[in-house]
Amino acid sequence: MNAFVNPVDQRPLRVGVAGAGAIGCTLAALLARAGAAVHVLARGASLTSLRRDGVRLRRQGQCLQAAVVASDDAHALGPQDVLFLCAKAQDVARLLQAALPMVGPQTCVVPLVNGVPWWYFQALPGPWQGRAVRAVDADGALLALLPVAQIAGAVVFITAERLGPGEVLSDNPLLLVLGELDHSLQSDRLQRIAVWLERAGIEARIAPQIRDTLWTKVLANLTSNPLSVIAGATLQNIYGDARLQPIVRQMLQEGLALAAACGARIAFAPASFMAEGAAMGEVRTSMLQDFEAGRSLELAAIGDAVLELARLQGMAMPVTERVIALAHFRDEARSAHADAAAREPATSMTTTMTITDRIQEVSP
Ligand SMILES: NC(=O)C1=CN([C@@H]2O[C@H](COP(=O)(O)OP(=O)(O)OC[C@H]3O[C@@H](n4cnc5c(N)ncnc54)[C@H](OP(=O)(O)O)[C@@H]3O)[C@@H](O)[C@H]2O)C=CC1
Ligand SMILES: CC(C)(CO)C(=O)C(=O)O
Repeated sequence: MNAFVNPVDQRPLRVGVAGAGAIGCTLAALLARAGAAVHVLARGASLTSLRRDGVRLRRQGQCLQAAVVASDDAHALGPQDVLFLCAKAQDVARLLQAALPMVGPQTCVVPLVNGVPWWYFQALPGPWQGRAVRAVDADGALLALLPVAQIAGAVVFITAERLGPGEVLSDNPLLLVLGELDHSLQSDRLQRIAVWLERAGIEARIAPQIRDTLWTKVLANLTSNPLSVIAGATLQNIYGDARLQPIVRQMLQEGLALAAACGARIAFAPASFMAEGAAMGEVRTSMLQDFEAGRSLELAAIGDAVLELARLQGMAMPVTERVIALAHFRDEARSAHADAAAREPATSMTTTMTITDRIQEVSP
């Protein structure tokens, strides 16, 4: 978008970033360097590192460093103009709860989170208006935390990875698509945020129907992330390997039918989508990276929530359902294996001691 500058509000934007991971640090670094007043809610090693060295973004051969205000106490950071929630979907409820003191009556809260969001059924008329998406917000607790009017939708087209606490790498083009939940086009708050994102070097588009953009990203994540975990596959494998392609094609067909039933109008050509995906090469999805690092997976938001929407629509997604089930199976098997491995040293120690004791018993 062109650099539209709202004449009524030229103050530096107070930006809250909750979650100092790959996306949070990328945004914090770029916005702080553009002159925004950036306040990061962080914890543990990330907090120590941000306080000591600022946030560091490695980008296209440069190290971009910036000082930010960081705390693990949201009260100390105070209300912001915009609060970006930057965490895995399963951590968002706890993160938002912790970040609430950064939300004043005028704060716009923008979740930068993959998958079907908890706000999906809010602010638009429809048969399930007001309903929580149970896969990501089982008891509606997330919905209850904030007035819907304070939330804006967003879809993240950024790739970033953590190099260490407070330090991230992001080399590809940066794009955020923003949109009001009620699909209204006139939004001073989003325009102001978009101006600052553009100043920071992040392309910002305001979508007339944010749910349409959301579906394109959901379909990308749905077809690649769970399969990457099941098969240990890269994007090139998933979209290019003759043994995986038929599964992806079927999932795309099921997903596109569901998106259309949910009212999304998206221009989506499966063949070129798959060719572009394969051309991305040896990319390991974020879910595969989480799996390999022993972290929890975003299967609820990327998989279960889609199946929940399908059930509401009375639609079957047989292949998708099996793929998601397999990914859960691998996740649970990995966790069980990790638990057993954690117990093992104690067992061998006991065994060793028992044998040693016996040897001593029979020794003169
Ligand atoms: N990285 C990428 O390239 C892309 C990511 N996305 C999506 O963006 C979202 C964010 O991803 P990403 O930045 O990669 O995730 P990361 O795992 O890198 O970062 C999440 C951060 O949130 C912090 N956090 C979680 N819970 C809390 C809490 N209660 N209090 C304080 N901090 C907390 C974590 O802290 P700690 O380290 O202490 O656990 C971590 O620093 C996800 O939905 C992801 O799928 C979308 C497109 C691309
Ligand atoms: C690479 C991509 C686009 C795959 O869906 C992604 O978003 C992820 O890794 O989570």
